[in-house]
Amino acid sequence: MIEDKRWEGVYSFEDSPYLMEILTELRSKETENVRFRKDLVKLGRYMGYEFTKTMDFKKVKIETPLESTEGIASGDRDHVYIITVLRVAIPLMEGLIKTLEHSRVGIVSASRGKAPDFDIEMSYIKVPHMREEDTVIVCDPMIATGSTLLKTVSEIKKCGNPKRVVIIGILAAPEGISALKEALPDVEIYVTKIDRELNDKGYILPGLGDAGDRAFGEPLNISMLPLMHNLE
Ligand SMILES: O=P(O)(O)OC[C@H]1O[C@H](OP(=O)(O)OP(=O)(O)O)[C@H](O)[C@@H]1O
Ligand SMILES: O=c1cc[nH]c(=O)[nH]1
Ligand SMILES: [Mg+2]
Repeated sequence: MIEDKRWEGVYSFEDSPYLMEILTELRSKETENVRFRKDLVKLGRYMGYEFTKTMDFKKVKIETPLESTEGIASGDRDHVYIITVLRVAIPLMEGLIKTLEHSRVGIVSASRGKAPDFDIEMSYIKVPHMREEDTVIVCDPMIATGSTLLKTVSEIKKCGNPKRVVIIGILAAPEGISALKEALPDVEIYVTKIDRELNDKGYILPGLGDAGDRAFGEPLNISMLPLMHNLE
């Protein structure tokens, strides 16, 4: 894990060849949706493991069958609360809870409108009670303009004052990170890699395309669901 010098509290995993190998498979247009979802689960598991290195643990005394010794037990790891932003954060969250297995989970639906406004429609928020000792992890694989996470994190911050608020994602554009850090300077950001730029439709370049569609397929345009306004 390396800190990106352009911002404070922004980390990537570009120093991990194993994670870069999984990311390469995710980016490839040859990778079909079953493999794509499995790769997101894998990245979630390993990023969750790496993230535990930033958490506080407690020293404990224990008895082995032979003698007394010291070790460590969960501290912060017992107080994790993951917010999953529909749709494509579902497999990433599945990976994260393999390492952060005591996590409580909240679900938020957010749907991004079209360029140039990229307005966010948030139609569903179901989150557990937030406590002072919590590390809140908002997970969403893609940070493009940053609008989705800006809206989500701002809403979450109204619900309490947790110990840490962290974003875990896969790919970010510098534009999205700058927008988030400007509005929410205390929020820590962990992504597998920071990409070059956004295109004029708000897609990350080189990126991996539309992550939700690649994981779950292109959605139908169902007129009975007017809130899902970004369907074509
Ligand atoms: O940083 P932003 O510019 O806000 O874009 C990022 C958002 O776009 C994707 O979701 P999308 O709205 O496509 O929803 P989906 O997962 O249901 O396809 C992605 O999962 C983020 O939530
Ligand atoms: O590149 C992008 C940008 C937003 N959402 C995606 O799924 N991909
Ligand atoms: Mg999408």
